[in-house]
Amino acid sequence: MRASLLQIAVDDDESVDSRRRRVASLVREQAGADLVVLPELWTTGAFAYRVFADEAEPLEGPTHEAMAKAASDAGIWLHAGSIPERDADGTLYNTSLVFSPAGDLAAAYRKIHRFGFDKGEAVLMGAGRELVTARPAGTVLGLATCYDLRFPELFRGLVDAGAEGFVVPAGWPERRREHWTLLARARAVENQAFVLACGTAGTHAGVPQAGHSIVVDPWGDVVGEAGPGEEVLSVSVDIGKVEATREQFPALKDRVLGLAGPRR
Ligand SMILES: NC(=O)CCC(=O)C(=O)O
Repeated sequence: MRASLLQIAVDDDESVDSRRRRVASLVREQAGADLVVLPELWTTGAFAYRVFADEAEPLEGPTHEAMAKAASDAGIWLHAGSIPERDADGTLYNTSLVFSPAGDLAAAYRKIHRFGFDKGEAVLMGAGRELVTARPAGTVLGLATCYDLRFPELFRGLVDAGAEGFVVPAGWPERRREHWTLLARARAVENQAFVLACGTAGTHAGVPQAGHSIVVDPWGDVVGEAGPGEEVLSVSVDIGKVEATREQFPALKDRVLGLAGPRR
């Protein structure tokens, strides 16, 4: 499977509408790839808390429309990163959208772990409650978003649901770049699965972004890594490596579930 991760520069001086048009045309340029991946909240920026409410859109809003069309024009599977979604009750969610090559919505995932502790996304957005997988190009991929990367139990749940890899759109800050790389590799090694993690570049809301989108194979080897700026990271993903790794080094079979708690 040929995958292209579009590490979009999100800067405050570009409007949401103009970035949406620019990204749609970048997606169209990826015709020939099997899967294209965009970052988290690339319309606004993941840390642009002040504009979330103004820029929030219904699931089938302008970003859905533009990305569905771009996916079908290019004939590719598109993980369109995430949008600030406003549901019918007015609650905001950080929601990832996956489109088929026909431009149909194949999966939507509401981010489960919201970032910010007692402020930012954690108070402005609702939490997703459901694990979601998508089946692009004959693979089973689990969906997670940015801060979710710190919660291994979510990824294990996705493996139990059949995931052979994980797609992780992010808006990860430069300040914690080493955690990003370390966690992406850890999730790949412990789950013997591919990790396709696509971040943003640029600086928005005063937060410089890490870039360094990364694809890691089930052995933990880095298949490809972007630099700090806007970039298209194109890699070949040999999904057969998942079964081979799980057969040759069957650590997942040694899981011990339901352990008793410590004696007091
Ligand atoms: N947008 C995010 O989820 C940021 C996560 C982050 O900065 C971290 O986990 O560190």
